[in-house]
Amino acid sequence: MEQITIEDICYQREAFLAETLPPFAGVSLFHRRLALFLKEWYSPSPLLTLNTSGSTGRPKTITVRKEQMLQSAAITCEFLELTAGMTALLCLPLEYIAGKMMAVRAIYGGLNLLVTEPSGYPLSDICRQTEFAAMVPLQVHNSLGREEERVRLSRIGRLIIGGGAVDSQLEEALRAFPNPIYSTYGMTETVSHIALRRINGKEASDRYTPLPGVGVTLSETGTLVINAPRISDRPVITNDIAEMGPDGTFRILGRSDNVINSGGIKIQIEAVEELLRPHIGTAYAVTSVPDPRLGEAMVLLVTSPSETSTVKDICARHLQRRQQPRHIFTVEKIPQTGNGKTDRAAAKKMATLLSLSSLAGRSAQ
Ligand SMILES: O=C(O)CCC(=O)c1ccccc1C(=O)O
Repeated sequence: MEQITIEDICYQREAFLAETLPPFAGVSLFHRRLALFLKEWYSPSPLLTLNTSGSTGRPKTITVRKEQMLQSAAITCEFLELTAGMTALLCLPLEYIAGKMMAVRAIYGGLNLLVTEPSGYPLSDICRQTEFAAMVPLQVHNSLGREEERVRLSRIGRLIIGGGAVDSQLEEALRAFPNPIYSTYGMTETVSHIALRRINGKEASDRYTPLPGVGVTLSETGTLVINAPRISDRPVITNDIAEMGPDGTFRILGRSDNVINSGGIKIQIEAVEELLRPHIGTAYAVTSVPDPRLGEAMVLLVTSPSETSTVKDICARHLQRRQQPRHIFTVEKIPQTGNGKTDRAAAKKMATLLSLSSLAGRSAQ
């Protein structure tokens, strides 16, 4: 635990406590960022401050014990059978937990950390065999589109995909890959994943299995509660609506703040979007507007230049009656947060403004 191997060179803790950073910090800005994280890691403080990405609310910082991060690394290394000397690819930003944990796993497991600037194409410069990598869905999606990178992807010993849902099309594209690929479930508060689900091979499942030592239950409102004493002193109450099986596995249905209550019927936004994904080629989002009769009315925002009538047809064909949008609005683009997810609050605001102006338009006619 007192050393880390980066690109075949082993650095002792002391190397990060000296006034000047070790030489690898000069390779790139990202290498420098890694050296600065390790300086913080090897500092005497037992605590570390983490940033949450803010995809589900305001970004905030939380404080965890370094020991909890080591415990998380231990669980991952054990489960994925990562052992000393194996290579692990760091291609995620070090600002967030996922990148930091790759470094901590390298420290804990004695892994040889390969470092590449986080980008949409993380495998473009990686010729070496890697035994372990963590990526976000977009990085995997992009890599699949370039033959050489697709081959490299298929040779990664174990690939974990996190930071967002793996949609059914990406899952399908990975189905026949020979190497074990997992979708992860976790968050900053649980210092990265606490459950995994295989997306290819015989063990493929749409249900997450909690890692050893992790227990999950449902809150009164149906959201997932995580008990992982090695990682968090208190149970972590999430905003994710889940369905739990008797064997302790679970499925995530969507976020509790993404439920539309329309005339007493609850519509999970993510579920509707997933049903439409194979049929709408351009960007779109499901949201809602206040409705005097229903409470909320479901809205579909589409960027498609095609007739809304075709979109309406698609909905009629592929969604249940209760899931039909009340309004379909064509928009120039779907509002997004920094990390490429739909900005739900902005989408709702956009829909509300559009519905007000369409109402005004109608009454003026
Ligand atoms: O959503 C979060 O903040 C956690 C994301 C995360 O941990 C992650 C993100 C990308 C790839 C792998 C992982 C992981 O579970 O380790």
